[in-house]
Amino acid sequence: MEIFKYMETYDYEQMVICQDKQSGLKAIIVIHDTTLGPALGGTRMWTYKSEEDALEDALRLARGMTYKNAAAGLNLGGGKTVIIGDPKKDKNEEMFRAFGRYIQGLNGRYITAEDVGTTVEDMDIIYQETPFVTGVSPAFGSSGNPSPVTAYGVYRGMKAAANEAFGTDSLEGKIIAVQGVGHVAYNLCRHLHEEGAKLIVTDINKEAVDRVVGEFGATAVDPDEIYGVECDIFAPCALGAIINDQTIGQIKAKVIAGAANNQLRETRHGDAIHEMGIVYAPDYVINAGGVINVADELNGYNRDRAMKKVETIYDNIAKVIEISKRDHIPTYLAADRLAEERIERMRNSRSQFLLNERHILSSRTR
Ligand SMILES: NC(=O)C1=CN([C@@H]2O[C@H](COP(=O)(O)OP(=O)(O)OC[C@H]3O[C@@H](n4cnc5c(N)ncnc54)[C@H](O)[C@@H]3O)[C@@H](O)[C@H]2O)C=CC1
Ligand SMILES: CC(C)CC(=O)C(=O)O
Repeated sequence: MEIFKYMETYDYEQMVICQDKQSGLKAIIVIHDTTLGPALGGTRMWTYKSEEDALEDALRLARGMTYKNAAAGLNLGGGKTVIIGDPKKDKNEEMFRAFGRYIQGLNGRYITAEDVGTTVEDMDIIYQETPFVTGVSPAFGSSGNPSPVTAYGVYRGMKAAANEAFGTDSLEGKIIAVQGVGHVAYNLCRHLHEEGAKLIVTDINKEAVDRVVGEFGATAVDPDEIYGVECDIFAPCALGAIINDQTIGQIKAKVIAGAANNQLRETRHGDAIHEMGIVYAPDYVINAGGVINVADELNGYNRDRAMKKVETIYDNIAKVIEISKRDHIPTYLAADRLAEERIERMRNSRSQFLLNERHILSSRTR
């Protein structure tokens, strides 16, 4: 990859490559855009096939956070970290302490949280080195694991998308195919089961599948079968790029609404599902519940206030669908428009210099 060319094309601000020999830390922090505020986005730990794959993932995820935070109405920019390694085997305390020091070195330009492969316990270790971490344990006055809140936001957004496709937002009796039943989707399945939906699930982790089959009466299928099952709604809740040339032709659902980041392999796949008449709830709009929840920590965490904001995901999905219909564009483009317009408005409204008490000059002029 030609890094500077890529960064210039999508207007990235900064990338930090972190290496700590003692702990084995190999991390890439990417800050995409801080127009709206400091970049907030989680840390993913994953066994990438190559450094190139890790870099690409970090870049795509960081940019996604800029759009997610903007569309959710947060005063935060977008960033993300990937740590190269197996979260089941390669983690140690020194690794997250070392990583925390790298975050501290960015002096608040980047704030982290959980993502795939990292946990509240990891955030607690990072917190020993820096305050620029969220999703820390409630024992520290923080919000803890964001996944149940992400799941609630996805559930609300799915109802808004269902309202468009089926003329009612009730999910009772709807057949919902869920890909990946990890931290977010387990909680999503609970909400869907409570509302009377019928679940078809898959995961590469058998234990995770057995749990939702046992607790929610879900039907299990093999990972490759999930795309083609007869269902009303498809909920991708594993990893990204699963809406692609191989899968699109198999999809029978009228709605795609799930938690996974970067669901479209390429934007043309968003055009294709739009042409097929599928109501697609853009990933970064529907899965913003977690970041909304952890962002509230920056004001002193208040669960009621955070949950009230998570409720707005229903309205945000409805708004994106409305723009899509009004402007005859796919929903992924309508969401991009919403986010980009907000960033542009805020960029312009900051055109005048004001001495801020946090600005370094203020201490010199006192
Ligand atoms: N945890 C959160 O609060 C948020 C998560 N997300 C996104 O939602 C997705 C899920 O996140 P989590 O539940 O936290 O992660 P997780 O790691 O707990 O769950 C993902 C599940 O997908 C399964 N999986 C992986 N590859 C698969 C495949 N090919 N077929 C079937 N299953 C597969 C894994 O075994 C795992 O059980 C990720 O894309 C994440 O970036 C987005 C916003 C917030
Ligand atoms: C897991 C969230 C707290 C933040 C994030 O990185 C995301 O929404 O993808």
